[in-house]
Amino acid sequence: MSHRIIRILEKKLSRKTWDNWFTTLEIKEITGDKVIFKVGNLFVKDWLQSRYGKVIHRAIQEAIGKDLPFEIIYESPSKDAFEPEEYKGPLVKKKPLLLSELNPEYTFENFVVGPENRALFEVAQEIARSPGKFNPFFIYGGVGLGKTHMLQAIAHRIIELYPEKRVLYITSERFMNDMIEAIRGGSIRDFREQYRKKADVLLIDDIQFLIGKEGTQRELFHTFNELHDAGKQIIICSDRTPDELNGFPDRLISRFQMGMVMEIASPSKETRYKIAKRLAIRESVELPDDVAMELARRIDGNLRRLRGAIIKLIVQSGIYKEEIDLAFARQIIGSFQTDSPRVRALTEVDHLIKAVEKVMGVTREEIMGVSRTKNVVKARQLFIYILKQEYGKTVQEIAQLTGKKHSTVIHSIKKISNSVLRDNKYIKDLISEINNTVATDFAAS
Ligand SMILES: Nc1ncnc2c1ncn2[C@@H]1O[C@H](COP(=O)(O)OP(=O)(O)OP(=O)(O)O)[C@@H](O)[C@H]1O
Repeated sequence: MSHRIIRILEKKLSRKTWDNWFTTLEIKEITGDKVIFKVGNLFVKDWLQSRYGKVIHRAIQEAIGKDLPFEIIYESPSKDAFEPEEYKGPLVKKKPLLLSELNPEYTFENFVVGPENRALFEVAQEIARSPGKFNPFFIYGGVGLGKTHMLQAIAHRIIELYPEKRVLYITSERFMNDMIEAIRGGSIRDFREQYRKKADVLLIDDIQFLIGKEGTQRELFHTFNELHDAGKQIIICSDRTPDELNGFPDRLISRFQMGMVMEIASPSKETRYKIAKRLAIRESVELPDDVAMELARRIDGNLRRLRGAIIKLIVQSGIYKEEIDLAFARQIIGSFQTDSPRVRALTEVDHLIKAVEKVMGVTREEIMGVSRTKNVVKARQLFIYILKQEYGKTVQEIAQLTGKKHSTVIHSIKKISNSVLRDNKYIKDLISEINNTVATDFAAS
């Protein structure tokens, strides 16, 4: 029988909150001056402390009539607690159903966790232990930060724990191609059967690829609903948040938002150092500490670039029979070193800035500056709108690139979008003229 505090808590909370967060909470000890709870998950511990402190306090007061402080401690669960449920179906083991092979290296064991992504890592593991619990699970973040790795790590773990579950990992591009092929070949029923009926867990990589692909979005919406209604776990990753998935129907976006949405953050220098070491070990090489530190210091965010540098280092050292030391590493790193993200991003959109300057008769400094002159403000708003619409930049990226606040970026996008929606010919002509100028300049360069 659970303790009275726990029973009172259960009454005070909604079913969903209880099921999501409180089912593993137990009383460890009640001393004269403190109540000590324990949970088996670090993330849940932090979450309960930060979000539910007040209600836990009230439950303690009601249960024992005293206003005692409490503490939640993390206690690693015994292995048995997470043993997968015994499979009650036919004894023939179904082979995990995979449309694309998983990369055997993309496991939780190979994922280096820094403080930036600890919460994400905990939740991802929890999802693999209890598929269907946080549904859907939506991971978003910048290029090369480990989204695919994380997605596949969850898939690997689910297959390990629940070999009977049919796990489908696909890129959204693959989903679309399969759908088109099925329509052409008259086998759309089979396609739907495959995705909607056979999958127990569906993992979709790079969902942003479906921006502008309305037919596929519609199909995905039905697939999503059917799986979700049946309690099947859906895990999605994207380079932007659900509400930045421009052109996705609102109903699909709100479905994505109803589960757990988490960001995969750019690793700090310390974490990059550990990742560098781990990436080298994946190639059976031990990197000297100073080399790993140099890599971490000079190659920022995108971990694919970091991996590229390490592979090059290993290959070149083999070819030239050089030892991997700091001097040798410095030569190689040069070609992978990056400018600051802002400088890089600005270079990438240089053609656009020039086109806005030309069409609107303003200068780059004015676009990036704070002038409130009507024409400059319009030019700035158009620049921001096109970055979003044509270059697929997220609000966050635009804010970083222009040095403007998020709210300013959002306001600019809304302002121009509304004009476009109201069929404002003046604005629409300006947008086409800017886009045409970019295309012409680009072709000429
Ligand atoms: N935390 C980490 N620990 C160890 N390796 C990592 C980590 N994060 C990423 N990597 C490695 O970095 C490389 C790039 O990661 P991945 O392809 O998963 O990024 P991504 O976010 O999916 O990229 P994209 O935005 O292009 O889809 C992979 O080799 C991956 O194993």
